[in-house]
Amino acid sequence: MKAVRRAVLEARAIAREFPGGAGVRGIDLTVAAGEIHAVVGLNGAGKTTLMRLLLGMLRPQAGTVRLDGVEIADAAPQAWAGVGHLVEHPLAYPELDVRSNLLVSARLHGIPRERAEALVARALAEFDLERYARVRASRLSLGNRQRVGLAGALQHDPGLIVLDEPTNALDPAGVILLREALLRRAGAGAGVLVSSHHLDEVARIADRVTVVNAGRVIGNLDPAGVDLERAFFALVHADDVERPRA
Ligand SMILES: Nc1ncnc2c1ncn2[C@@H]1O[C@H](COP(=O)(O)OP(=O)(O)OP(=O)(O)O)[C@@H](O)[C@H]1O
Repeated sequence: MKAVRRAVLEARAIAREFPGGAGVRGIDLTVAAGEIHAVVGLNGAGKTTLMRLLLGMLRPQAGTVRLDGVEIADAAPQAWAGVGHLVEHPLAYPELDVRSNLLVSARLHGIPRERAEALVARALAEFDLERYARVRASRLSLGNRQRVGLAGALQHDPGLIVLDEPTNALDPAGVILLREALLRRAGAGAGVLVSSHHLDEVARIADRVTVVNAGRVIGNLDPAGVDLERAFFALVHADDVERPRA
């Protein structure tokens, strides 16, 4: 069994309701150093909203989020530099080539100029993007743009990684590269939070799986369990039956 590790990210009772009633309602969630924590849920369950709240991209109406023990409103720029995230659109300046995009991303994460070149070279190799290094981002396929976004989010070896549906648009080779990249970083001590619709992929990499439905945490799945899909739908169905109608 893994030893209990320090929480790199901790949310308590965070809530954000949108006009019309959708949103996130009182979610508790932690990401520990060295673990891969997956969040799964149906379309519209609240996964992206949750991630935006955790990253300070959206302000909660209630609850707190702590980054390495510090409330995110008070977190220093260095603390944010130690976070790698990809939520919604992959980072890419369309007119810059892939290499320049990654250099910009490294500098934005506080990497000194003299180290950035080496990091970018490593990231290009890690996501098999070397042949696209001089290609403008606007010319890339969707999947390669996603690879660039992931490379930019991970190249500075962040202590906390938050990725929203990172396998979107990736081909099977990209899925394997991402899997290896995440396992490597978690093995080196990073905390990883990842949302996904792909239960088979989640089963391969996650230490913990949290199920979100209608903006709340409704349970956990055992990633080593025999039929994750069946267990997932059982939880969601039970919640849909029991939940009071709005
Ligand atoms: N800015 C907003 N204003 C109003 N409603 C919103 C806003 N952002 C999200 N929602 C609603 O909140 C709910 C949760 O959306 P969210 O994008 O977090 O779901 P998700 O689990 O990431 O879904 P998917 O798997 O489809 O990406 C949805 O009903 C969505 O329409």
